[in-house]
Amino acid sequence: MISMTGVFAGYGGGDVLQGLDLNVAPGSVTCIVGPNGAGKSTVLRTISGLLAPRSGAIRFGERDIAGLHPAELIKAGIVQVPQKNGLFPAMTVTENVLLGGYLRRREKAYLQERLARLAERFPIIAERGGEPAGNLSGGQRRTVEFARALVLEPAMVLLDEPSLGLDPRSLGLVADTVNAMRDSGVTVLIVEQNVRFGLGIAGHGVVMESGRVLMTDSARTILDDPEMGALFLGGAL
Ligand SMILES: Nc1ncnc2c1ncn2[C@@H]1O[C@H](COP(=O)(O)OP(=O)(O)OP(=O)(O)O)[C@@H](O)[C@H]1O
Repeated sequence: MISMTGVFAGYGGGDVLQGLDLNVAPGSVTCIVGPNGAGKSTVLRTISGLLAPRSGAIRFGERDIAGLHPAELIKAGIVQVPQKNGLFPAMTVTENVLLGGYLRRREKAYLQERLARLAERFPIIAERGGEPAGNLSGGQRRTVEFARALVLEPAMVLLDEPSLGLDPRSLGLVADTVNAMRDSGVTVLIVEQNVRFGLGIAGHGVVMESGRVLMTDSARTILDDPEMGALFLGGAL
């Protein structure tokens, strides 16, 4: 689905990604873990076009997508859910969801159909659609962010720290939503500080350190590897 080869990227003060090689299989849920500053979020930003790579190749299926504008990547089927503050609190829940369809905003019938489908999967839209998004709990807001990402039926969703700031019950909602995405054929790439949670909902795991991929394996194998816990995950396991 996504294949990154020898990618260098950064923010001006030097490269954060140092020749990164990464493959994400179609239909998989893959979670990237690693110490603070390893470049995990930078990988997502490079795929979704928020950051252009300085060199290297990024392929999405057969297509070379390195350096494309985020809007072109959304059209190609890649959507990123940002780490936090993703909703406009004064706008209604429904308005926030529909922002995810901005690129097809003139296709009213299509968007209404998508909204109806998403309201079936995410009851919060049907129940609280007319309320300001600012009224929702953290877990409910995260659910609305996911619904918004799915409006244009993406092939791939990038989730940056979906567990951030959530209580245990909301974490369950996030896990259910990720499972539902996978079941509907969406490829999911997650970055998580909460290693246990992230690898727990993923099939595949990727360990990063200093802008490179150190290890890829099944999420279970990484979770069970005592060396990984001691060396890279700061005892977070
Ligand atoms: N917008 C930015 N401008 C300048 N430097 C940045 C920016 N975003 C991240 N960095 C730097 O890039 C490096 C990697 O950041 P990144 O967010 O990708 O790491 P991470 O592995 O996701 O870590 P964390 O879990 O702490 O977010 C860090 O040293 C960080 O300070």
